[in-house]
Amino acid sequence: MAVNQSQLGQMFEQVLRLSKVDASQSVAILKSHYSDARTVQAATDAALRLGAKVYSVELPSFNHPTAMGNDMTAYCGDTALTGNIAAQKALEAADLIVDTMMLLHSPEQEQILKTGTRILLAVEPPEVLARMLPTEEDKARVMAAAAVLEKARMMTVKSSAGSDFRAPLGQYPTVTEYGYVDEPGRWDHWPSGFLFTWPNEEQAEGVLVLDVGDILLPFKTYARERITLEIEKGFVTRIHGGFEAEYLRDYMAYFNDPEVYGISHIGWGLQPRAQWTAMGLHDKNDGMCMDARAFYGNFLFSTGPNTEVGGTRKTPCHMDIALRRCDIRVDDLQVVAEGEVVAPAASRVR
Ligand SMILES: O=c1ccc(O)c[nH]1
Ligand SMILES: [Fe+2]
Repeated sequence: MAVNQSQLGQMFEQVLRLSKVDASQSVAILKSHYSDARTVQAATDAALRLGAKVYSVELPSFNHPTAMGNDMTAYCGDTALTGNIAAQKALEAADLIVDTMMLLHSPEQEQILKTGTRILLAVEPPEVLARMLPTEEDKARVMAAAAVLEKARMMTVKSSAGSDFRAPLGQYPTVTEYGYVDEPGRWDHWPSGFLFTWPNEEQAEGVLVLDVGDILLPFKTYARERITLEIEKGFVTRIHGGFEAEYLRDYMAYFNDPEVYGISHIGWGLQPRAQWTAMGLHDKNDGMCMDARAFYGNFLFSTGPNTEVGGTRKTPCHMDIALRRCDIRVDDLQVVAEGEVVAPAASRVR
């Protein structure tokens, strides 16, 4: 289906209003040549309608010679902004940045947020933005779950496929994603609806078994056979199974960087409008497939960078892996049972 420009503009107006954009605000539209022109125009028009002072920052795109594929999460850390101090200053001057080119997992994003500037990432196709238009109910549910995760000292994940993973917590903050940026210094991603944190450095242990149907990003594949990851002292030490395990091993080894095996963010999905099946209906280059990261009841874990929470692991390889049908416990509270959100009650959809 196709979203028309008027609808896209109205949606941006709703999201920017939720993000507290008004006549007192300055809004920068960050873009590059590959940004979706419809999104850039809709964000600009909406910010103007809300009375904000709007400007654009266009950056020549950045390509690292070792980057493969077009998914913007496939090569993290260095971006078109890296080293461009003047452009960064122009962005830090804004109250809010609509990021249509992807700064996520870059140190520059953290530096900009520290100035109090808000950043809203919006790089998914308009039809996906429309299907997961953020609501205050989404925020309330994600924040209810965050109230539990923030206090937790341990996350455990088990599954009938054989996962048995333990991650001591407390060293890093909880990160919420509900689709709009209503607090100074907040980053968020429209579309989203999930939460996560990082394990304490070098303490995650156990086994994660990717079962048939689990999703590997940025490959944008549904696993067709089991892949077993062994985790010791916070790092993936073995990846075994059949062809798909070999593919994952080869891909991660390509970066020739031991830090790619570090466990990155771990959490669970709370977005009922995100669908496990959606990835199968999109081309690989349509976007970064937020359906996979946000679908209700998933266990989302990842490997590689931890710069988002002030860590030093700035490695370009970032795997986001979404598992179905897991049991997730946060301390003694089971939050997900076989892929169904069970607690806290305020995080569940009615
Ligand atoms: O919204 C996102 C997107 C990618 C990612 O790695 C985390 N959160
Ligand atoms: Fe990720």
